[in-house]
Amino acid sequence: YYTRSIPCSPAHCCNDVPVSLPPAGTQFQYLVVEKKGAKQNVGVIQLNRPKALNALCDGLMNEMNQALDFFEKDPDVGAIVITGSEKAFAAGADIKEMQNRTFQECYGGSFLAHWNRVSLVRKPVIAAVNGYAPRMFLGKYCTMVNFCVIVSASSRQTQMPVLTGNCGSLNILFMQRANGKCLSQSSRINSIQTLAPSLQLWLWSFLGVESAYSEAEKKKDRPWGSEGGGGIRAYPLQPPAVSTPSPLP
Ligand SMILES: CC(C)=CC(=O)SCCNC(=O)CCNC(=O)[C@H](O)C(C)(C)COP(=O)(O)OP(=O)(O)OC[C@H]1O[C@@H](n2cnc3c(N)ncnc32)[C@H](O)[C@@H]1OP(=O)(O)O
Repeated sequence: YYTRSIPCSPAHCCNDVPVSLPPAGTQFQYLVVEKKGAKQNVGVIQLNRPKALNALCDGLMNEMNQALDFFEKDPDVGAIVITGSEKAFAAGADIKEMQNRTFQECYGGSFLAHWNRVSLVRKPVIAAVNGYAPRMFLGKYCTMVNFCVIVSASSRQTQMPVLTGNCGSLNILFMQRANGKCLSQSSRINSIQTLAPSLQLWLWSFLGVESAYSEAEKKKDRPWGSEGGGGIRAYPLQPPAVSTPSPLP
């Protein structure tokens, strides 16, 4: 549910359009939406579809957009956190929902167009990732996480990011507390260079990075993230050049 302690001030409304905050007690079927923090200034959106491991069905994504609208327009909210459960951040797109869709339906119906909303939010959006997040960093149709400004992944994350292209917003990948096990699965990262065309910045604060980067890979001295580079190490201070930087929005 969403609780609103202070009504929106029209002075803060975007384009002077009246803000339509949800009435207190608004129910979400697939989300828990609330404001947290001592100042109640963090908008928290928790995916709440446990039986399907938070698979991103249409209903969930529509609610997500609604919640993002609320928080973006709420002058009290300074940042938004999207999170899942301990077992799963999200199991990616809802494959049951997708399986019978035809090409015509997808193409003509702008399939997944509404997933972009999160990248357009004019407040920092942080993905706090735990548990399963398959394909969450998939390229063109990247799942929600890829649109977030900051990704904070805990040691429970079972799949390392595959970060490819089309990230509209500034991304700061903040992997924290990652252990050797999950780092050693990170060889799928192969095109991190294309991440965040506008600005590339990664903060790596995890432990055991060097130890997880195999001696063999070190000898090859491939820049981490290079094609087929595999392994992992602390990201060099100088991020790789971006071939085609996009202008800032
Ligand atoms: C963005 C676009 C266009 C595409 C993508 O996102 S591609 C990625 C799509 N996601 C997947 O392929 C992941 C599919 N799920 C799994 O591989 C597994 O569920 C798992 C590895 C994440 C977890 O396995 P586990 O054995 O722990 O759990 P399950 O018994 O398999 O699942 C529990 C429950 O959740 C339903 N489920 C899981 N993932 C999805 C999904 N993506 N869409 C819809 N439903 C999903 C699963 O069917 C099961 O429910 P039922 O027992 O009722 O069938």
